[in-house]
Amino acid sequence: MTAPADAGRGTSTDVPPVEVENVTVRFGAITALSDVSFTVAPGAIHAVIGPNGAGKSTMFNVLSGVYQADEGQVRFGEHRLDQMRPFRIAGIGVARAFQNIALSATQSVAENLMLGRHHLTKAGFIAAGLRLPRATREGRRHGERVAEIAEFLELGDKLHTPVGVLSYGDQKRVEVARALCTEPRLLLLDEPVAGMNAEETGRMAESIREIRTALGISIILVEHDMGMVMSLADRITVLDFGRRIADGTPAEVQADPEVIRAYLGSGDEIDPSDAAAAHGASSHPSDTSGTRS
Ligand SMILES: Nc1ncnc2c1ncn2[C@@H]1O[C@H](COP(=O)(O)OP(=O)(O)OP(=O)(O)O)[C@@H](O)[C@H]1O
Repeated sequence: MTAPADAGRGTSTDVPPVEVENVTVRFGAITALSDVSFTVAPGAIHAVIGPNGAGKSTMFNVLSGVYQADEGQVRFGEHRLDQMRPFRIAGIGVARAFQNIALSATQSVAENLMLGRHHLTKAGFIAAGLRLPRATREGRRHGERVAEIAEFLELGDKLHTPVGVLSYGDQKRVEVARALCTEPRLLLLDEPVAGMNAEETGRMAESIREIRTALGISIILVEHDMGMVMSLADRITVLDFGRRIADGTPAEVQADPEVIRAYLGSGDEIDPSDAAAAHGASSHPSDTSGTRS
């Protein structure tokens, strides 16, 4: 796979850190997130993991502007993500790919990806409708970029295929490709391998790694699959019952007794397959489902 020729905003030098500071979110009597802090270094792959109900989805929704924090703040450079609406967040170079596929099934891969470039389109609908030269040129440029990004995610031969007939794994790849089409500096992935088989999981992990290498952007992934993040993340924040219980490298997190307790509920060692995964392999989500005591 090759990097797109025009690699978006390129290197990590113009990607600021993400600073999550003392974030608390309550739903009535339930505290979904309690005083959670972590920092995502520029250009890092940072995973947020935890067993069922740990607060991962709530954190994803705070990062992407869907939920407002009751306390604390989330900064992305000079911007306060926790104070911005989702559509404004897209405008500062933050893209999201959802756990539940949110694509138009009847439209082709290319058409779905083109929707991701909508906010980058300058010519406007009337000029495009009248096929004015500037709009035609711009449309061609966007089409080329869409084709590059599709190629990057191994979807190049499926550009004109309706999304609805693609395999589940390919649909998830289209979801990620569409997020990349917005030329983000920060990519938020909500359980990118949920429901995937081992082969699809391995391909997705490889793609995420290549995206970071080629584009130099930061990637935050919220994930249930412990084995998958061990193989991929530079740093991992572990949540349990809304609290941060660990934050460190995969090796540090994996050896942390509180993490082991939270995942296995018994104080036993984490599945050795996770250790293998930390050195390059991947495992199926079901290998590491969040069990509790
Ligand atoms: N909209 C909501 N209203 C009320 N309670 C909520 C809401 N969203 C989440 N919660 C509660 O907040 C806590 C954290 O939930 P969250 O979905 O963030 O966890 P999670 O780690 O994503 O779990 P899972 O892995 O099962 O998806 C849970 O107790 C959940 O029931």
